[in-house]
Amino acid sequence: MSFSQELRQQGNYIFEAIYDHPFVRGIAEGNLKKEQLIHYVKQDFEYLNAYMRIYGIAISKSSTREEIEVFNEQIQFILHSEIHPHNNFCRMAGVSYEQLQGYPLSPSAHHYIRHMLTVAHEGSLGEIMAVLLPCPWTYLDIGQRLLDEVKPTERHPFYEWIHFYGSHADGVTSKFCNRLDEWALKSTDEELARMREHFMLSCQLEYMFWDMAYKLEEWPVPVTMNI
Ligand SMILES: Cc1ncc(C[n+]2csc(CCO)c2C)c(N)n1
Repeated sequence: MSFSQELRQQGNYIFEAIYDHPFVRGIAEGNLKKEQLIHYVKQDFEYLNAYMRIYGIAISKSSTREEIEVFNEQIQFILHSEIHPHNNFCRMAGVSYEQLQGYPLSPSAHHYIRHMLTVAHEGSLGEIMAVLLPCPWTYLDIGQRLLDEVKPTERHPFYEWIHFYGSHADGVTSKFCNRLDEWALKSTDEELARMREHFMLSCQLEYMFWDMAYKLEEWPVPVTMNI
């Protein structure tokens, strides 16, 4: 079994928990509250900014043009394509995308971003791919399963979101899996163990991100400045 398949199997119970999460059920049923969609987009806008910075760090640790090209392509994808699912949520919440930008991170989003940044600064390129992978992989899983379960028509409120992730997240997922598998072949047992840990923690934090949006998570003591 390939290293990425091993990771997928190890993380399977978290993929299942994510698919059963009430926010994802709310996408399927089209009954999320406006405040939940708004909270998600506010936090995800900041999350994607951090994600692009991590691609920048990955570029700085790349050794071939081919690697640089993969990360560069993904930055373009986030900048120009991932705005579509966000716009879908904004339309359903009745707000403009611009209104939801520049907010402070809530605790779980903060935790997730700091986890990725720590690995990006301290780890190898293989570790960076392991920490990034649950992001496209869990969304691909959600999108594909929702396409199959809901079979949304254009009248479904989250038709665009479901189609976007069900059909556009496979390219990045398989590219990352292939690169990670190549990397794993020449990794020590210690590095493999670190890659596993980073992957599993990112899966947990994907779950917590949905939970944060669903419960409108905030800091227990209200924040008065950006953190
Ligand atoms: C918390 C959170 N996790 C995953 C995604 C989905 N996503 C983000 S970047 C990317 C492609 C990477 O090149 C994908 C599929 C999201 N929007 N927010």
